[in-house]
Amino acid sequence: MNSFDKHDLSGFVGKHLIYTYDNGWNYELYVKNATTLDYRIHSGLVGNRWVKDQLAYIVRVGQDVYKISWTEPTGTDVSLTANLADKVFHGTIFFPRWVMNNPEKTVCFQNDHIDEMKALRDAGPAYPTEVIDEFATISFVRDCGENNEEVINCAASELPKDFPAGLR
Ligand SMILES: C=Cc1ccc(O)c(OC)c1
Repeated sequence: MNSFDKHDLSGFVGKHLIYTYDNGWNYELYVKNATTLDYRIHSGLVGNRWVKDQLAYIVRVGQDVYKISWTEPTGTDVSLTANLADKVFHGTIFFPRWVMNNPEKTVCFQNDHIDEMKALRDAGPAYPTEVIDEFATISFVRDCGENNEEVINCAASELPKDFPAGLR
């Protein structure tokens, strides 16, 4: 019945995507391998936050449609759908109340602050959760191979002014 192999993630692993949500938030994602992603936030509630080696569930739900879901040390939960054929992206983000109240506390290279993020998560308040449900338009896609540490390796504020035009 299905004309694609649900277990074949080869069309997604290694992809580097840049997309802008309809609310204006600009994000960048690198699918590092079948269970890991790196990302960088250019603008939005937590612009300039960046993260490497986030573990995630990555599944294929259509010929060119993939879904990524994870929970962060901050307690933020995320589920993303990437429709590569149509350049349509959709994100659902579940922000704990403390992130909505003090988003700046999460703006950092998270990998250097994991215990701090978990302490903030545990201090809360967690509720009421803020659900952000937004479509985005994919503006940039390239293939970077698996486990490439150079794709996301600095904060958005440290990128060249012409980014991503300078990528090749
Ligand atoms: C909260 C993290 C988060 C939220 C939305 C995204 O599109 C994303 O992409 C990597 C990450």
